[in-house]
Amino acid sequence: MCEQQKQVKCKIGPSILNADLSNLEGACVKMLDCGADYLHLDVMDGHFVPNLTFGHPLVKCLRPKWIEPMADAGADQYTFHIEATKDAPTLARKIKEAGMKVGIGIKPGTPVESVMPYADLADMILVMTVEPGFGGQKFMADMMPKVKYLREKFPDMDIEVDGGVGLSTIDACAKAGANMIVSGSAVVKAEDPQSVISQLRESVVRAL
Ligand SMILES: O=C(CO)[C@H](O)[C@H](O)COP(=O)(O)O
Ligand SMILES: [Fe+2]
Repeated sequence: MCEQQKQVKCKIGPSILNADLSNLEGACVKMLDCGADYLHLDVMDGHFVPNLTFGHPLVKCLRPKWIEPMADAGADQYTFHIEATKDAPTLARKIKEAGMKVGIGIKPGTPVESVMPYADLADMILVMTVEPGFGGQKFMADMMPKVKYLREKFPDMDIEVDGGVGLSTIDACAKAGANMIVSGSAVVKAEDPQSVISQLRESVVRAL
């Protein structure tokens, strides 16, 4: 398990975007067996991003398959992009009323300051480290100042990175202050996902 400093814990959440989509249940259970703390499901609508993935019915079907192993993980989290809504406070309230934690994500082109007015509505802030839409893209190291800025402002907040995060890029994320790590291809395509998850965790725990 991750060590804890203040209230911030290291959590590793594999993205199943690049997993074998013909066997999603198998992919999800495998990731949890390999030590994942949570699963990251990218709901894409073909409008906000140029890709279509899956919607709420699929999430609903998959959920019973991991509820047992994730019993300790706490409430589910629903992350929305700040750029995709004109009314973040109402959206955040509805997510909370539905019993979930609120995550607010920003795309690479969105200044970190734009999330600040809504930060106290959020349990987590997600800094995208690729242009959202596809797995397997190159990590954008120039997003790290956003993570650093957020960590300095919010020592106890969950700060997540997503996109191109793997063994060669985790140290930059960890040093900048990210504690929730989404990793897709680097984990699901690895020969030994358990080892990759544990190395990602070690990097974050070291930095915490
Ligand atoms: O949100 C995403 C893409 O929009 C994915 O979660 C992300 O890209 C994960 O995949 P990888 O680690 O392969 O980049
Ligand atoms: Fe994602």
